[in-house]
Amino acid sequence: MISISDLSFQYGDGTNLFCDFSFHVKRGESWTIIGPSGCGKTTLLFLIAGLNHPTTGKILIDGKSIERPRPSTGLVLQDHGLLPWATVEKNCRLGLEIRKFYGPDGKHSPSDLRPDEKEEQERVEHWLSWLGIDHLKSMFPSQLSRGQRQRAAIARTLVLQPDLLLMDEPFSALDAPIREELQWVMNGFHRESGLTSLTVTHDIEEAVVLGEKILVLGNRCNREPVVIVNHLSGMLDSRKNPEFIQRCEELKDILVSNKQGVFNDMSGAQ
Ligand SMILES: Nc1ncnc2c1ncn2[C@@H]1O[C@H](COP(=O)(O)OP(=O)(O)OP(=O)(O)O)[C@@H](O)[C@H]1O
Repeated sequence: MISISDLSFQYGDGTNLFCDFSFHVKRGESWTIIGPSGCGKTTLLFLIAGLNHPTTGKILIDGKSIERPRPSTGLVLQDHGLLPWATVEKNCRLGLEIRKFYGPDGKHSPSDLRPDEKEEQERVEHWLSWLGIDHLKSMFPSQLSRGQRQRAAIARTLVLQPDLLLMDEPFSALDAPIREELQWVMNGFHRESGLTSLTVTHDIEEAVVLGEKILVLGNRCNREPVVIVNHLSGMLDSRKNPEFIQRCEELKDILVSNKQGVFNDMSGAQ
């Protein structure tokens, strides 16, 4: 689904983050991206979202070059970005309203666009209920806990029926029990929907819980992707399982050694 070929990217100040970097994501896969602070995780996510543009190289989604944000890519950020003056329900409708303005292609609102408002409302209610916040729909973001706000931000994105979900440290501001609960929710969602997702995280356990594949970025400039194939994702009850603990230790070693050449011999890494 996502094909990144020979990507090079640098910011205007000359910071080279990616040099001839290539990797591919298949439809339905759930990836996590981990790496030291400043290595380019968010930048990579924003490149895939069409918010940054490659200096050279190509990023294709379903064969199409990403020149601008794609309407069917959903983005969830750490600070949730809810409008403070709108209720939870209105926040969840926000993307639908914007889509009416710009149209489903993200450019124009075609004159024959007649959204099915009943179906849209059902969709909003479905996701609010699925994320356990339907009873909060008339509340404002300031009246919610951080976990509830993050659920609202996820609901707002899922209402738009994305085929690709990009999340940048979505749970990092949350306390451990709430973070684990939301990881569980997202795992269930992934199993049911088969949505393709990429989640940036700092948290090693989260990377193992959420990522069927884990992309480990290293010190810049990132050249060779290090990918760990991880069959332990989705098994939250496995946190005490020795295999899970070992996988976390392996990942920690990789992050500490921070030398990509070391990774090639690791079992499961490709
Ligand atoms: N708009 C920008 N202009 C110039 N440099 C930037 C810009 N955005 C990020 N950078 C720099 O690029 C590097 C990578 O930033 P990025 O946010 O992608 O890293 P990250 O791996 O997500 O970091 P963290 O884990 O700390 O969030 C950093 O050194 C950062 O200072």
